[in-house]
Amino acid sequence: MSVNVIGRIYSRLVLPRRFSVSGESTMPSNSVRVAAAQMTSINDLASNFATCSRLVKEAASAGAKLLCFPEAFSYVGAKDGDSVSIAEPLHGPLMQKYCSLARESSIWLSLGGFQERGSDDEHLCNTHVVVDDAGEIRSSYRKIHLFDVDVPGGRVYKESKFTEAGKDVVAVDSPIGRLGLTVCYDLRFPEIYQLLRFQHGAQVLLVPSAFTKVTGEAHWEILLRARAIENQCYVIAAAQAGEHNDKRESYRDTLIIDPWGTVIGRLPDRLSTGIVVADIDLSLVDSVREKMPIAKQRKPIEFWKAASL
Ligand SMILES: O=C(O)CNC(=O)[C@H](CS)NC(=O)CCC(=O)C(=O)O
Repeated sequence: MSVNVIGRIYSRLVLPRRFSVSGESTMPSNSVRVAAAQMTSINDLASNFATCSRLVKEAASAGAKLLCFPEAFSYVGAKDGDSVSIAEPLHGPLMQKYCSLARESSIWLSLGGFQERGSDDEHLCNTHVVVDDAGEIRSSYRKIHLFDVDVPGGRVYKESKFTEAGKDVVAVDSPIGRLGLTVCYDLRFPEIYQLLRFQHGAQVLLVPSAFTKVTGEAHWEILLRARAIENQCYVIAAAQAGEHNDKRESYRDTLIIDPWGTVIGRLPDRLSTGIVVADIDLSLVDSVREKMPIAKQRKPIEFWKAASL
């Protein structure tokens, strides 16, 4: 039996069920709809904005309260350093345009991996911005783990050459629950997710990404489902997809995963650009946590320090 099937059976047996009066399957009353976008951003701000604008309207018509975009939604440079030249302050005109999209469609946006101007002309911050449905910036998180990696069979990446690393772990309340903000390569560092869940009370972990094709094929879904399972959180992972230019290709597979680790939303394989929607039910978070109380059972860091003496 597949893990998915076991997950579904578990959900049926153990987790609260809701029925509509008519007996039809409708959205449970305390669920909130979310959407995650997939796209192939290029080195053209206006063209990426047009795509985002279309996807915001689609998500709003589908009844989503939050739409999550992938890392580098507004721009992917054709060569190293291009992104620095288009970087803007958080409250600059480009982010204001995205805030207007949120306001016009009355929808929250997770804008993962915005090129925020850094402390000098050679650097930017890779910033995940959350905007509310009135178009106000509610929160921002600067990517902590930078992608300095020699991808086996791929290129050498050195994100730190033009990016300043963030220092703060950030969570923010939203209509779909308390969001834990991360970006892409952070996914490989479970500590930040544990802090988000166990110290900052996150219920939904956001992982906007532009994974490489090689590493995505090997690790993407497994890492995302592990983060959902071990932290008993929903995970929303919006992905860049396909060829951005002749040197750069991203893995695809935008995913929404529930706190039991079941994939509840996935863009059809053939689509590069589009949205996937799913319904988030925070009572599922509560019930998974109640029945498997790892928050109480986990050992504090002092235990591990003593254990390794
Ligand atoms: O630079 C941009 O335009 C957007 N940013 C990215 O693409 C970033 C930094 S180069 N990519 C990753 O973090 C990939 C992680 C990854 O693929 C893995 O962990 O396997």
